[in-house]
Amino acid sequence: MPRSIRTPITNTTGTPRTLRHLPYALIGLLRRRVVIMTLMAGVNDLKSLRNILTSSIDSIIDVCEKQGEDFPRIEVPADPSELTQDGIRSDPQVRGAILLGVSAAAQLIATLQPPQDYLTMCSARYTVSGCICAAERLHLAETIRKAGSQGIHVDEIAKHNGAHPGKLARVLRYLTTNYIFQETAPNVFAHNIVSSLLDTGKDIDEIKRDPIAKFDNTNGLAAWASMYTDDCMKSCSYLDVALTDPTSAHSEEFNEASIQLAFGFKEPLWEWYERPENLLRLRRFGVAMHGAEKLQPPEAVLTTYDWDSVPIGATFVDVGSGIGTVDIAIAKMRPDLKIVLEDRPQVIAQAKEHCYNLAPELVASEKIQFIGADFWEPQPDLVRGADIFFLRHICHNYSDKYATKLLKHLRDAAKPTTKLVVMDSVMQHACRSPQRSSEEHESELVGYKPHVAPEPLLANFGLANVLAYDLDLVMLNNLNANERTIGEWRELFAASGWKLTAVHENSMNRMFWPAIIAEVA
Ligand SMILES: C[S@@+](CC[C@H](N)C(=O)[O-])C[C@H]1O[C@@H](n2cnc3c(N)ncnc32)[C@H](O)[C@@H]1O
Repeated sequence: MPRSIRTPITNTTGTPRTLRHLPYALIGLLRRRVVIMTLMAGVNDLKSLRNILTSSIDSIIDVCEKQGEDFPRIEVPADPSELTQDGIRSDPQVRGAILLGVSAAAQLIATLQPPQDYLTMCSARYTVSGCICAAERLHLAETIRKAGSQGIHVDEIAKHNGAHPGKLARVLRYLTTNYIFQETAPNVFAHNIVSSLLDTGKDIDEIKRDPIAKFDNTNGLAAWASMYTDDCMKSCSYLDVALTDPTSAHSEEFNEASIQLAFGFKEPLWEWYERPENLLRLRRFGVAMHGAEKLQPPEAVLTTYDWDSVPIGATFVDVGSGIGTVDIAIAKMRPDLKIVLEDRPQVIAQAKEHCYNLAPELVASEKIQFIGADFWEPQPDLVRGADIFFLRHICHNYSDKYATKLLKHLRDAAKPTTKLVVMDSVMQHACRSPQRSSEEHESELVGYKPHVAPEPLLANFGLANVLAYDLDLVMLNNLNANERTIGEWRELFAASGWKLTAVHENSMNRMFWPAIIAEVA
């Protein structure tokens, strides 16, 4: 018989023993409960992750049903709307749900898997990069596209590239196992939504005729994947050497990084790209920068900064403009602005051509002007006293030593009201400790609120935000440079005569490529 329903034993005072001992019993019960609750913390985490996952998916389904739009299936090649703001993933409710859902799903995998399996799996991730690199080199995406949804047998694929069919099958099955391509029948492969983005859209014979031009005039995503899995993966394989080598371990020099050790060259990366044998790498890099555009909403540059606050007729200088990827859109939105593209003379020659092709009237009317300059030197007279110095994806290419030098030159050329608008990531710590909030809680900083994920997710949303951390490692490996936290941005600006005043978030991903605003200190 259970103890609780036994007849109470009465003592000499006449008080039932169970009642006399009630306070102790209660304390014991509570203690047990606390112990059980503590012991069940793992189960509670699983429940929380499940709930986040369920509510995120419900939220996405809700939008799809209200809009009468299906969610893209993984088996189907990507629709062009994936890369524009028309796609369902651009809907603000869906974006938020994706961030939480992916974060919960990734954490669930790390939680559920035996840790020895998870560690081994992570240790072998280079295999995904290696297989993507091989798939690109063998033009598998272009070959498989021609077969359509029923797919193509590896024996047929091998006829196009001379590879061993059995080895090809294993590479493709490995990628398929990682949700890139699909196996529609044994050894028969077709595209899925992810693999279709590796396709340049070109004919295989055209690529073979001029392999150097493979990525020219494409959307840049295949170029981006190729660059990541070639130069970037290979340089990362020397990270351990770079972190322990006496020359590179504490170096801030951009020619003393992992990539120099991996490929055995001494010059900066940009100069290495310009060697004749690296022509493909050079051309691929330019196109890959366009690919990077697809990682943020297309409207991001136009919506992330408050362009209405820019005075009529203001001078806007795009420092390190590249070919002017964003400047035409800005010029069309604000035709009153005087827009100056500033880059190395070789790049400015390309920029003139690019802008003239897209908007001849803006170039002819000198609404857009061009200046070949070296930003390690004092700024040219034409841009002194500019209203805005705009630097997109520039500061993250340099360690503090060099970023400070560059920003000091801009400070010297500024007038008291000049604004510095920087577009690079604002990195977050992975923890939710008090130190973190003291660094990042900046009430006077307009628009900036650290975006902290709900428990039990990693505070920085973990893998759901990993693109920014990937890029940070690329900067470390290739340039001895880094992405920066809000505290690091503040220190960088302070060291170069500027004051951090605001952050305008990118609506797609609150950490990735916001506008970071500074004023003259
Ligand atoms: C990563 S790209 C960014 C291009 C552009 N801001 C964008 O967002 O597409 C870096 C740019 O900095 C330019 N750059 C590198 N060193 C430079 C220098 N010393 N002076 C001027 N521009 C330079 C490069 O030519 C390149 O166009």
